[in-house]
Amino acid sequence: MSYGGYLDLETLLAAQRPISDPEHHDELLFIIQHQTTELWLKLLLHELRAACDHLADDELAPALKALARVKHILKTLTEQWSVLATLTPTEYAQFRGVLGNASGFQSYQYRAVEFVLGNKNAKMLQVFDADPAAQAMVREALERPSLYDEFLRLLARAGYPIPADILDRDVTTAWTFRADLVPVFAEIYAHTDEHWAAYETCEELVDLEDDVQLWRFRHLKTVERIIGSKRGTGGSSGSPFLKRALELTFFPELFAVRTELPE
Ligand code: HEM
Ligand SMILES: N[C@@H](CC(=O)c1ccccc1NC=O)C(=O)O
Repeated sequence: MSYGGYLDLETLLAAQRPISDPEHHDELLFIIQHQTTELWLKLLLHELRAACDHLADDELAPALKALARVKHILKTLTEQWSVLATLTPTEYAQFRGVLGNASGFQSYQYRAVEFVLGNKNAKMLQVFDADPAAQAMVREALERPSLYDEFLRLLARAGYPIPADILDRDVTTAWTFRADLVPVFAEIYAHTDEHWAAYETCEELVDLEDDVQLWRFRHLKTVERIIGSKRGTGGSSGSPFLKRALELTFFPELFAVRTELPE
């Protein structure tokens, strides 16, 4: 066994193929920024799925360990935007044209992460009509209970009064705010000593949402400095679209409970 053989570097390092002609110096940065993101997304998904499986098996400690790794991956991905931010609008404009209609909308791993975190939207499957393997992967993420679904099921098994219709909801649909969950969390946050495991997991989920939001925010800010408010290659309005994504929340009741806590 050798270093390059074990890591299959031949395959990995043959996969950066700029298409601008003549080749633009900065296209390599653009490709590597995306490829490294996709590699980390692969691990992030692997760990998120493990966290879901552990929760389903009432194994809270290993689930929390997997989530700790997920959070560090997200922090690395957020930091990584600073490398791409060295790409100036002038430089990007010189090869943006070769990207055609390609865009981050088509990242099937990103879509799967959003789905596992609970931001489900079956309509997004059609983006992958031309790629059955990618579509099957995203469909699996759509159809499996989200991380939040698994956590609420675990809480119910542990005796917390989670409303029954939440436990057998259609997990392929987006989560919508449930006011009747807030008192369940309010009890956990009011008596943390008696509910430590649940309390700790709630706070891990809040951290996780924070880290995803920071990634989205840095994407938006990088996009603003590179293309201003031009439309996206994927057909969206561009920065206004990305700004709206910042209003999404995976675990709305975990934020609502904060308002309810007594002073
Ligand atoms: C010059 C750099 C970049 C620009 C100007 C840019 C711009 C955009 C725009 C405008 C959108 C909205 C879709 C569209 O209409 O195209 C988008 C979506 C997206 N981009 Fe980027 N992006 C850049 C870099 C990246 C990188 C490095 C990644 C990492 C993989 C990435 C991942 C995504 C993802 C996952 C979406 C879909 C977001 C969603 O559906 O909420 N982008 N990007
Ligand atoms: N949406 C970007 C293009 C872009 O960033 C992109 C193009 C091809 C493959 C991945 C991309 N990344 C994220 O959107 C733009 O509008 O310039």
